[in-house]
Amino acid sequence: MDKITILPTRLNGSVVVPPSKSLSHRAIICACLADGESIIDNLILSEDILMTIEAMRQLGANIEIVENDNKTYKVNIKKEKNKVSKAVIDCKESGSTLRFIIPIAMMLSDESTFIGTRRLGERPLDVYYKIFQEQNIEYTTTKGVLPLIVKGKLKAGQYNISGSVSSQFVSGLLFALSLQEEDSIINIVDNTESIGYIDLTIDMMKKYGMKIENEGYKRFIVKGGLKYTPLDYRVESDYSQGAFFLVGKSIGNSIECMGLYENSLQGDKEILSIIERYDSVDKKSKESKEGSLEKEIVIDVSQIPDLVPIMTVLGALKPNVTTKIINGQRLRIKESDRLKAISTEMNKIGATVKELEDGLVIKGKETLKGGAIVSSWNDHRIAMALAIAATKCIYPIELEEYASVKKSYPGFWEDYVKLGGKICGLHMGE
Ligand SMILES: O=C(O)C1=C[C@@H](OP(=O)(O)O)[C@@H](O)[C@H](O)C1
Ligand SMILES: C=C(OP(=O)(O)O)C(=O)O
Repeated sequence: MDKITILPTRLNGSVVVPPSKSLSHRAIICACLADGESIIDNLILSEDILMTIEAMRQLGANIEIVENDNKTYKVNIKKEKNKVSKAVIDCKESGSTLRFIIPIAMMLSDESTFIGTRRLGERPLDVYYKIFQEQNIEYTTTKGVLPLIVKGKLKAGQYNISGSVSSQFVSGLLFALSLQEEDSIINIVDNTESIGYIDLTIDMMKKYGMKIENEGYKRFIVKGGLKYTPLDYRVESDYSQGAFFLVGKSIGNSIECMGLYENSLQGDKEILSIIERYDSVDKKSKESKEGSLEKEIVIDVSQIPDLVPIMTVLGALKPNVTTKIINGQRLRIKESDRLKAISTEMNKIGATVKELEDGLVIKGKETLKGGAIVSSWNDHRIAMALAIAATKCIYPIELEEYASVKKSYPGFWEDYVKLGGKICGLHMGE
């Protein structure tokens, strides 16, 4: 098993935050659905993005990858076929690729087989299975295991779906139903969670010429009969990744993050306000006579699930503050059970994190002890969160499955070392 030792070191310097994974998936998909040529620039070839590129190739797109000077890539995209008879789509561990491409593939291929690795097969697809059953669409799968084979096309019309499992189903249906001649309607029958990601889908589709009416995130009217139009697009930096360094700074490292757009639509931009909440608690506590009186911060994570691992590190290193993370049940169906993974590993290095059914309670401290073997649970966000926690440990930590960062941020360890981080045993090419 891959393992590194991270020595406690204060990080110092500037980092160019990598391009947004969510925007990259969406831009590639929209460009591949357009008739004509588009260039998507400023991509990194993380495993998830490579899987979306490969999936769209399987569905008839010609995608040429060109390396830029600064270790980013641009892709030249041109649709070559409007339809294929069979596609085999490997999503590896990318939930976005799987859930975005299933309905798209149904519009572009007579038969599609979806495969994946590690935890992907266990992540829910029931929202789609219910639709397949309602529309008599033929599909084969074993619960909790890929492959999934699906034959048949989605019909235009009314869809009543849950919005509380994953917004990725809404995004997938928006992309695909817009390829129909007639309008469709998606009604959300319960709560809509991760709405920031639905905004990203609607906005990207609009850029590529499509039209969605959003009625309060409860009803989406998908205009049919339109055509995706080609567009050159440059991907902005990723707030979900920037969050690791922004939190790193807030807990005492000296890091400058470059490339993040102030006016970004990304929901995880919320990390800026979360950090400000701690700053203002800290300021008030210094001003008040009670000084170090215990304070509480409650954070609802139903719309910002990807921030939870690094928010746990933030809370764990804010002395005299108790952080309550609420409405995070869905964290259990990500690349790992993130509530269990982050609480288990942070407690091993001396944090005080209590796992609840749908959240966490974190008691903040000045430093962590470290001196333990921790695991990323093969989850990129747990690995990166633990690396930031290591900067405030007294003793080194050993991290297992550190290579999991390749899912979204293959250059993470390189950037960490450039900031002065000290790591023994790093072999990213393995
Ligand atoms: O649409 C997207 O790009 C994403 C949506 C979110 O998933 P959920 O909608 O399942 O929360 C998020 O966790 C994931 O990393 C990316
Ligand atoms: C959950 C994530 O991604 P996905 O759902 O695309 O696997 C993530 O990047 O944290």
